[in-house]
Amino acid sequence: MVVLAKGELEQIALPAAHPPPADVRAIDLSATGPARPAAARALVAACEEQGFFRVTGHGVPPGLVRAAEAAAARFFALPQPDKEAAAGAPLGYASKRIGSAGDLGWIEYLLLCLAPAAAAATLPCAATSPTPPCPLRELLREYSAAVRRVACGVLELMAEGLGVGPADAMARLVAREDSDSILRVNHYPPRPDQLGSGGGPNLTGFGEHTDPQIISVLRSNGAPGLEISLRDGAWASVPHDGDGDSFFVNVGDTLQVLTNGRFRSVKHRVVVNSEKSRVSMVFFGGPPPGERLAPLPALLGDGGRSLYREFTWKEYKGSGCKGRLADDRLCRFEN
Ligand SMILES: O=C(O)CCC(=O)C(=O)O
Ligand SMILES: [Fe+2]
Repeated sequence: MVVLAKGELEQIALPAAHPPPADVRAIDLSATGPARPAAARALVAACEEQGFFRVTGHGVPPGLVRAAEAAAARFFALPQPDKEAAAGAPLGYASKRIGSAGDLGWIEYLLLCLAPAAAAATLPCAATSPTPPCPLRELLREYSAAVRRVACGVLELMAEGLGVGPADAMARLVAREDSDSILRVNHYPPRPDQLGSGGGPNLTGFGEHTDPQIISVLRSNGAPGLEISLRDGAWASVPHDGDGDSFFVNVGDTLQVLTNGRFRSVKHRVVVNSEKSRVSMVFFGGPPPGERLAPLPALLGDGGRSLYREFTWKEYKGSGCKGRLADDRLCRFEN
């Protein structure tokens, strides 16, 4: 359980606002025939308007999602010392602190690097079974593999909608074995008793930020809390009911660069004001560390002017991990 020391609660308290629901577009990834170009156009429009949408027709078995979510919930229900045994900054288990610059939140999480050569965090097998092999790790890997395919499907449909070739111009960056993709499993415990029931301040679960990778594919257990910033700067809450088995997708900073600013990475945050625990599982599709990133030539427009200088993903990650969550990291790479 996340426990806040004296003074920390004040740092993460937010005014008790309830933003209106966002109008989130649904994109059917299974569209074929004449419906396919229409889906590709709708996807591009969603990226231009909000940098955020949800996908249906993705083919991830609901049973796998439920099993991974249940195993994650069992992990977070373990005694604190068992969870701490899986700590291994920056990977593995952590609570309250996000990044190294002091951002606090009402959150605990597991961060798993999906590259084959990555060091494996030690996950307590007690989360699901007393005997190895650890089902939690296996389930999360299986889940990540399925969601990586969704990310690639989204990027292929996007390439079609943008009219850029080849079809895997963007998807290949996430599909490659050495892509720097990460799975993050977040748990936001219910509002602490100290705040009283109903009314009172909200708490920052995950402070405002953009995701640095290409795209993020997110699922939650249906508890509320995720908010996105609209183009006019107003916050809107992401409806949590009725999304059935769909996944939410965020445009990340790297996709902003690849599209030369045509898509903008969406600012988002998680606000805790519920008596229900929120568990979210986020797959971050990132490029391989040495990949040189620059706008796709087809998207440079008539003047051919690139808004960003070329850089590697390793360079971008290195520059971003020292800052605060809400910092604008891309401005250092603008031309
Ligand atoms: O928990 C959520 O819904 C969002 C989490 C998030 O933005 C992140 O892990 O980057
Ligand atoms: Fe995020």
